[in-house]
Amino acid sequence: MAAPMRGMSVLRQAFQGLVRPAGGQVCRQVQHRCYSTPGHVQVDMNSETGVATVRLNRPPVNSLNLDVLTELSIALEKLETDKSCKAMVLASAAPGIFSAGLDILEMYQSTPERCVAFWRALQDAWLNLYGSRLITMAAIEGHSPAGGCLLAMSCDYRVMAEGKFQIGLNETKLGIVAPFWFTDVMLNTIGHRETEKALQLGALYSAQQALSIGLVDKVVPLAEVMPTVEGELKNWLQIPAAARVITKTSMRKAVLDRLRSQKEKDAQFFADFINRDSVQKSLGMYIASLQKKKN
Ligand SMILES: CCCCCCCCC/C=C/C(=O)SCCNC(=O)CCNC(=O)[C@H](O)C(C)(C)COP(=O)(O)OP(=O)(O)OC[C@H]1O[C@@H](n2cnc3c(N)ncnc32)[C@H](O)[C@@H]1OP(=O)(O)O
Repeated sequence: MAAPMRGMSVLRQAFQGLVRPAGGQVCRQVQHRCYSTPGHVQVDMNSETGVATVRLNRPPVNSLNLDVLTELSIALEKLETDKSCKAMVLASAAPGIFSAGLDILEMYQSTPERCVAFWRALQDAWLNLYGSRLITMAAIEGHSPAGGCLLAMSCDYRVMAEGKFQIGLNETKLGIVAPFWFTDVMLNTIGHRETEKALQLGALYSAQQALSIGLVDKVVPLAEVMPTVEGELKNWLQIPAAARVITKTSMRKAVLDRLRSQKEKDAQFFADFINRDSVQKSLGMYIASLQKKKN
């Protein structure tokens, strides 16, 4: 695995405009600031509109490992404190995929220390996203299982491409359990009855099914996803920001506080749970099934 701290500090400095990262570029044009780094999260800030596009960029499937989650957290923190930034579109640079969710290899045959670090990075990324003052929209241009679905649900609005792509919290199919805060976000999105069914079954929905239960807000052809997000953003940007932010904060506070108050306990619980023999066995079988699919 790559050394996350080294990559992180280069990224942080790049965001602060201190260095030009090796192999990457920091371009400052009149209307766009692109923070392009050798890392896995691309940020393109349009200074004219105040809209940042954040693209996950870890091909082939944007699985979320420690590095990606750390970079995502830093990117979100940076945008949060950028006064010119009003909105953020979360998208993917990898065709056909939004995100395959957590990197299963971070959970399989890992050390307890690495598990805790990985989980803290996920917690922080999620707290930054779900608790953001920005208008946040997910442009779901591909598959979005598990952690991918969590990221999408944590935005204010979701537009998904029609077709073969699937979205949902499928954890039970891997023999693992969606943590309470994944559940809370889904409850806030689609309600109790649908969440109960979705989580027990580990259901993955087509875009149309997701639309019918309110898991996404709009379904359009792939090429229309970004234009649709941009069109919807125009409506949201017209609302007085302070009133919108207070409303969002008050509606999300209880769920955010629930995790904030027990972050360490939650991380330790994850590390203990994931290292159980039965869970490791299930994950091993799931990884084998993904590989077999190819042969
Ligand atoms: C009580 C509470 C306590 C806490 C309990 C614990 C809670 C944990 C919560 C967990 C949350 C999660 O997100 S768990 C992650 C769940 N994610 C998934 O189930 C998605 C699995 N992936 C897929 O279904 C597919 O890959 C899909 C995304 C549709 C894309 O299909 P494609 O045909 O395009 O691509 P594939 O050929 O399958 O994949 C390309 C390569 O990427 C790999 N790959 C795919 N998904 C991957 C992933 N998530 N992590 C790592 N690697 C992955 C494949 O093995 C391939 O590797 P090579 O063969 O080497 O090329």
